[in-house]
Amino acid sequence: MQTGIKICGLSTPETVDAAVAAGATHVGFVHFEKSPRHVSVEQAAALRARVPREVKSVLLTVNMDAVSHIRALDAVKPDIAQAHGNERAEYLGLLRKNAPVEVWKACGIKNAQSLEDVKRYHGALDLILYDAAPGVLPGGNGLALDWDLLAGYQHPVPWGLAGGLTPDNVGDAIRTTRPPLVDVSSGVESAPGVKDVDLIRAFCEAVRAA
Ligand SMILES: O=C(O)c1ccccc1N[C@@H]1O[C@H](COP(=O)(O)O)[C@@H](O)[C@H]1O
Repeated sequence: MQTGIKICGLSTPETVDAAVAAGATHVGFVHFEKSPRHVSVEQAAALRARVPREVKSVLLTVNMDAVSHIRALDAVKPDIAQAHGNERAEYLGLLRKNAPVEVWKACGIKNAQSLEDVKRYHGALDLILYDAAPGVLPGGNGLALDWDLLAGYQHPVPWGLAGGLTPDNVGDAIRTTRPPLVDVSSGVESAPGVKDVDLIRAFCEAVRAA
């Protein structure tokens, strides 16, 4: 099956359109003020409105209070809420109950124990996104996890691979881990927060070629 492609941290109409044209299956907007990719709820709603129905949109947040989060989801109307902080399973359950979205949880993977630790989220989410352990930011640091940890792993829930992916390494990542979905942000940028349409295209081509 073709690997899904999520291009995250988009903040301009041009790069949203470029990601869609390049064949992304998902596009993501980061609503987290400390990020160089931060967009306001209003900006995210305007960008989301450009996304055709066949492409899924994702609103990424970090440790937001539940009431503000549900309000933001109501305003932006993404298909998916991606929680990328230390949110607990109960929080994810609350989102699922109160917003008509899929709920994804990003988890930093340091070692085999990390894969055991994320089992606490099973039953509370629709997809788990494996990322590198947090760096300066909780994600979007361009850091890769050890893909060998995922090689041959029997995943109990739907999952995706994030962290440090680029047009140059995504083929190796796919061959090693066989992910249903890959997620990239800083690997398709010319500077932090500045998406590069040529890199977006190259990334999508590399995924399809893998
Ligand atoms: O992109 C950000 O600034 C960000 C901030 C806070 C949490 C997550 C963030 N990004 C997400 O992290 C993964 C991996 O990103 P990268 O490809 O290593 O740069 C991805 O889901 C980003 O959207």
